[in-house]
Amino acid sequence: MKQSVKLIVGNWKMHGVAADLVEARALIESVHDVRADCRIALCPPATLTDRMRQVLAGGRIELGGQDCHQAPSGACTGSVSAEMLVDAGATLVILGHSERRGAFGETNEEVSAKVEAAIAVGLEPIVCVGETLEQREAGQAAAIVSAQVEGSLADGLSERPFAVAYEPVWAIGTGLTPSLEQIAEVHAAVRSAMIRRLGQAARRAPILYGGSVKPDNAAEILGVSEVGGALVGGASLKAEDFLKIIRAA
Ligand SMILES: O=C(CO)COP(=O)(O)O
Repeated sequence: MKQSVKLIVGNWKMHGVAADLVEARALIESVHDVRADCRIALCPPATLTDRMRQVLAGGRIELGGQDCHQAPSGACTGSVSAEMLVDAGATLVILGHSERRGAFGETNEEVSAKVEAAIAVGLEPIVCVGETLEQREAGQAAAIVSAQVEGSLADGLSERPFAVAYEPVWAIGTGLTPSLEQIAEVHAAVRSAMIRRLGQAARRAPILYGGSVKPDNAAEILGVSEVGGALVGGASLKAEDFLKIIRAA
C-alpha cells in the first residue's frame, strides 16, 4: 500500500524560547491555504510544549516531544515522561534521534522501551535510525539501519500509528544529503525491516527522511519512492522555510 499523506515534522531541537513562538504563529497563519492532505507537526523543546499547545489550539498543526523517558515516573532527574508530554499537549514523540543515541548512548533496547512507554499513553512515536559516514563508506548503511529498525521497534506498534525516520547522521545539519537513489535504497531496506519486525501491519506506517531537508531539495526528496514525509531540523525554525517544505509535500 502506498502512503499518500505525507507527514512533515519540524524538530526544533534545543532551540526556542517563548519569543520564538512567533514563528509557530506565522506558520499557523500561512498553512490555511496549503492543501489538506498533508500532516504537519512541530516538536519544540519540552519547556515550550504547553505554550505551543495554546498557540496551535484549534489548528491543523500537531504537537510533539523530542524524547521521553521509558519509565512512567520516578527518580530520573532532568527527564520527561511520556505522560508528561501528553499532559503538556503532545500527540507525537521523536524517539532514538541520533543526537540522543550518540550523546546519551541510547541503545536500540532503550529506544524500544521508550516506544512502549509512548504508546502506553497514546503518543505516536517517530523512531529515528541512521548510519554514520564511516558506516556508509564501509557499505553498511542498509544493514545498520535495518538492524536499528528491528531493534528499536516494539511489539505494540503493530496496532498503533507510528513512523520511522531515516536520518543519515552525516546529513544532519551539514547541508549534505544522500543521492535520491541512496534514499530510495535505504527506505526500501527500512520498509523490509519494519515488515520483518511487525508483519504486514508495518506497511501503513510512513518512513520519513531527515537530514538537511531544505526548501530547495524537499520536492525531489519527497518524490522518492517510500518517502512518506520529512523530519526537518534547521529549516523548521523559520516559518517561511518550513512552509516551503510543507508546500513541496
Ligand atoms: O536531525 C534532524 C531532524 O531531526 C535534521 O536536522 P537538519 O534538518 O538541521 O539537518
